[in-house]
Amino acid sequence: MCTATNYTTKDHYFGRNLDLEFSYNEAVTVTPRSFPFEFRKEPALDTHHAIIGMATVVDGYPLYYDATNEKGLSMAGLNFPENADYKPEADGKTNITPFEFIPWILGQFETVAQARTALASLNLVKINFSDAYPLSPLHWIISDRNESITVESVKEGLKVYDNPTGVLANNPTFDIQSFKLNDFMHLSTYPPENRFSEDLPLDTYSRGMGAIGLPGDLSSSSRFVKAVFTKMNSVSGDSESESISQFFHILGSVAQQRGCVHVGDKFEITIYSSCCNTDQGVYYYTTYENSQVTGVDMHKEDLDGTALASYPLIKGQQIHMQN
Ligand SMILES: C[C@H](CCC(=O)NCCS(=O)(=O)O)[C@H]1CC[C@H]2[C@@H]3[C@H](O)C[C@@H]4C[C@H](O)CC[C@]4(C)[C@H]3C[C@H](O)[C@]12C
Repeated sequence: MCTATNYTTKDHYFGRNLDLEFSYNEAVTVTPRSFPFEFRKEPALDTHHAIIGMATVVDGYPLYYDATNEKGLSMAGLNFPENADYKPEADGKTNITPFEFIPWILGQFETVAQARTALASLNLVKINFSDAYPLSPLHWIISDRNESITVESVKEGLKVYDNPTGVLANNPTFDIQSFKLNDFMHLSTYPPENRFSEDLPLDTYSRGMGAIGLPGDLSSSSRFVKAVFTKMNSVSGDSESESISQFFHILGSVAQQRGCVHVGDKFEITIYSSCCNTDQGVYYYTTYENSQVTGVDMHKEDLDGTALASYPLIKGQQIHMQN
């Protein structure tokens, strides 16, 4: 399971939890402007916007999970099993494979509005990266500081939804996830009032009772509701420290602790949580065992070059002893 969100204070932030039972050796990866992006069915982008994000680099190609470009446009792919349906190549369409989708969008566009226009002719074509890296069933969130959309390639075709929550989890389809929020409109961050019965002396005996009923389990639809509630009600100061702290707390509200979700004989855990300051191009992350925030600044790399820069994750706990 995974959850992605955005959040705005003075700057705009975008990130995700990557929840899985194993890792693909992902690394924070910066793609500079002149790295040649080849596409299987479309012309290469020889120059493009620079990109920073989490990727597995295979045969010199950055397979991005989530990323932000130098203009602040951001995108993440999340698991969408049983629903994702990729298509054969189609004449008259722009045929992009799912593993090329993030580079293709972030390489060219600055805003969600521009991306949305390009999506009108997009066909997510069913071509594996390789036998060792077949396609994953994914759906995507694309965000800038003003709006977010969700993109789903399903049996009926490519669907693009406005996403006013700025949050995405996994199954079911986004229209169903969004509709379910109606069931929770009574939740509140304020103490509840007794509307149950005037004849009963009901007591607000604890703080937080206004949100009793907020899902706390780790299923995808529950994480969606919990993350939307937490993000939409989040309050933070404007500084970088306060903003990223708040962001990691939002993601923490839907993080997976080892032992709580069985996947065969393993457990799903939050392998990493990311938070990119999309205005500054700084990608912060924590890992399951490293709660210290680590950052990579794309502007410290040679963005006019051709070579990828990859930073393997610092995974061990960093303990700061005080005495
Ligand atoms: C499994 C990951 C998503 C995590 C997630 O959503 N889990 C939820 C599980 S569930 O629904 O609730 O069951 C996805 C996100 C990005 C994916 C990776 C990226 O798409 C990049 C490449 C793409 C290649 O085609 C396959 C390997 C891969 C390296 C992908 C492996 C895997 O599918 C990743 C890592």
